[in-house]
Amino acid sequence: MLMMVGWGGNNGSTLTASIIANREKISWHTKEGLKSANYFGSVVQASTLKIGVDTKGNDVFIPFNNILPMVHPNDLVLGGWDISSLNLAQAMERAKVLDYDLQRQVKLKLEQLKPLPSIYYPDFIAANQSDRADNLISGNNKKEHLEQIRKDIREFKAANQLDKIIVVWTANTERYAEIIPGVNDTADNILKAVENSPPEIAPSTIFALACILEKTPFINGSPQNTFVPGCIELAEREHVYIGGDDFKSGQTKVKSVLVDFLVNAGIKPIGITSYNHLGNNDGKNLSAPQQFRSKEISKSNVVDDMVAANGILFKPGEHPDHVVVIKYVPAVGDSKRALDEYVSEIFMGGKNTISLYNTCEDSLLASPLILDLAIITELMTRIEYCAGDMKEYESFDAVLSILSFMLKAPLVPPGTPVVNALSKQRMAMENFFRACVGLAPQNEMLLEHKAPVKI
Ligand SMILES: NC(=O)c1ccc[n+]([C@@H]2O[C@H](COP(=O)([O-])OP(=O)(O)OC[C@H]3O[C@@H](n4cnc5c(N)ncnc54)[C@H](O)[C@@H]3O)[C@@H](O)[C@H]2O)c1
Ligand SMILES: O=P([O-])([O-])O[C@@H]1[C@@H](O)[C@H](O)[C@@H](O)[C@H](O)[C@@H]1O
Repeated sequence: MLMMVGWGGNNGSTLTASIIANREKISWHTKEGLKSANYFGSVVQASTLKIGVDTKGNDVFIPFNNILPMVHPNDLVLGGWDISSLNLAQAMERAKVLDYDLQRQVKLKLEQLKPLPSIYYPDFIAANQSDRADNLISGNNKKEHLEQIRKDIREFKAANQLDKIIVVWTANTERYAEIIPGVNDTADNILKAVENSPPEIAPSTIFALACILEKTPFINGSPQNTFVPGCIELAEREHVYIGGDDFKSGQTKVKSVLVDFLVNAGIKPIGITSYNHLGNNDGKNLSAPQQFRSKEISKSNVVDDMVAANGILFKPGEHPDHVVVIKYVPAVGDSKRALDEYVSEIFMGGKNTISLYNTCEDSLLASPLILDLAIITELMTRIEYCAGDMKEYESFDAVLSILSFMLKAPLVPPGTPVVNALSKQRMAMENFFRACVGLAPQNEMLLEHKAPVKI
């Protein structure tokens, strides 16, 4: 029940091959010896949460996905769209992410998988992507494109006898769309405007509208402003879950931990320099200024909440110098090299400098996040609440801020706070699911170890 937009990309092909490898318990030879399939990097599949203490006062942990009934990745039916016509085996080979002996074993299965044609508006992604665009829905009528995507979703659901689909955007980063009153500022305006194919409605927004109209949750794994105000209003009106933006996989994930540590230790970061180079197609697309700008925004805003929370270190409106640089270097492929420097003011006029070199295997870090986003979104479609003077159980706000742990620029319900600190994001998600089974929030007071009560 997972359809990916950009299915033939590095993330989409890597995730697809990896799910087949896990499902079939495949092992493969590498120069470091025999490797076996796993789901490391997925919070749901490979992390635990504390459920309580035993009679001796020892903490008891369970697998995260044991707290509530969740879909298992091995059971996912996969599909999706791509502007590139390559089948998933060819896409996996093009991605150059997985070891050859693993690719060899899943090739036959992936050859059967072929992305549906998609919509391609050249103006929204880098011109250097045009050579991939050979698998397109015909015409330039955005309303017809919208209806075709809706039809694709219905047909995929029927053909696979699914009761639910989650759609995740793991296609290229688009440029930001301009917010134009009367076009994409309200739900009614955007639905009306689509009839006239206005240039400022992006492919990702067409996909989001199609999903919302098909009551299908849509998650944006890229940094562009897919969710223009009209799209958010439509999701809220139709009570369809949306979430985003931009998978938080490596360099930014570390930043959302390190800045939280520094600021909460009373240390004042004054300079954050985030440089990386990568050589995959994502990097190629990001080598274009407008696409880089989308990414620069999502990578830069991640410290705002942590800085704003400490008025002792930072005056109102004061921020660390924060620079983001991304360079395209084909030679390193999907193995992104991230170099970060954090300069901070410390006690009595001192300075502290932390330098990091982080080799992020981009697709191996991002693919498990696609699983977590899809599985947690699916779980949320089965949870309702009734509180206060409510008479009926209802679903939560359409904007799924609970997904923030997996995202660089968490989309939140209008007017609500954005939390980027990774530990807070994880605690919020864990405590939400603890509440669903009647457990009190985890507070780490460990009173049982400080003021033992004789039982
Ligand atoms: N660590 C990570 O890999 C990471 C982290 C955060 C965000 N992201 C974002 O995830 C996205 C995918 O990353 P990737 O490494 O798989 O990139 P990729 O370039 O390998 O894959 C993107 C795929 O999308 C396809 N595509 C482009 N426009 C499309 C459209 N309109 N409809 C359907 N398909 C379309 C391309 O043909 C390509 O196959 C990028 O936007 C990237 O910025 C990746
Ligand atoms: O998640 P993260 O490692 O901070 O950010 C990454 C960027 O540094 C990288 O340049 C880009 O290609 C990836 O899409 C991803 O967004």
